[in-house]
Amino acid sequence: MTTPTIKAEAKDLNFFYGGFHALKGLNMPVYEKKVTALIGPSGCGKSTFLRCFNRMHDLYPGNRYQGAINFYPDQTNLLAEKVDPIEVRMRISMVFQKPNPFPKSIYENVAYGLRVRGEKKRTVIDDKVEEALRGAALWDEVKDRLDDLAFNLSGGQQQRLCIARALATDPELLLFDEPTSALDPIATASIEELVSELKDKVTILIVTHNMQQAARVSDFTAYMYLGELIEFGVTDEIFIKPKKKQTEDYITGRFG
Ligand SMILES: Nc1ncnc2c1ncn2[C@@H]1O[C@H](COP(=O)(O)OP(=O)(O)OP(=O)(O)O)[C@@H](O)[C@H]1O
Repeated sequence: MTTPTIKAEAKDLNFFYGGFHALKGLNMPVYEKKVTALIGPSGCGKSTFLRCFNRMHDLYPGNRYQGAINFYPDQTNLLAEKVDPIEVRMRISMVFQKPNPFPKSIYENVAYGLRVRGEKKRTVIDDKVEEALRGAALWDEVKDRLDDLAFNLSGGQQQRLCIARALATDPELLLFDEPTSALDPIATASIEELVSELKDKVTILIVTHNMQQAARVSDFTAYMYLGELIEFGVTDEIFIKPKKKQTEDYITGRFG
């Protein structure tokens, strides 16, 4: 594989929940239009790392970042104090563990971000809603019931709706925090397939507990332990020939 373009890069990233040092000096690239998986045992800091990218930690007092996450091509440090977290969240969308549609219609869930951005033209919103629902492989299932309440969809459909909502605003980076952990195997397979298709359009960073899932969907994998990045590399290499014994012990199930 030729080295792809860097979309984002953590540089000496530290993160503190008050006095607790949760991320310790992370350095890692996120490659453009590739899927990068964050793996590691419970509590190692995967979700904490993911949430730095959209400045979600800003919502709670006492949290503190140190270092940088540079975002390209403009080389903005997403963590810089002068950078508005709302602006960051305009460029970076997130899909959570449990599907969390708004108590609105299917259509309005997807249109939401566009309206927040001030888009008023119905035809523009209609087109974008269709494009995002197609992108999330949901259009055919919902095109005749766009005004139905989102809660009437199955769990897997709700999660694809949340992906459509995230896609509607054309994010540059899509963050997934264990997006299939609340889903059955069939819905999980459809989300995994979708993640693989989406990388043609958008850069993806995904936290997963499931090593097989990381092996199936990702191009690059980062193994974390106790807030440190132990190893980062091409997924096949991490799974077949890890360089560090700690990674090997985790991958082979001897640990974690
Ligand atoms: N709001 C918080 N305040 C204080 N400590 C926290 C907070 N959230 C997480 N932590 C701690 O930070 C560390 C990393 O947690 P994090 O949720 O990022 O791990 P994780 O690898 O995503 O775990 P899991 O796989 O179980 O979701 C853990 O020790 C956790 O207890």
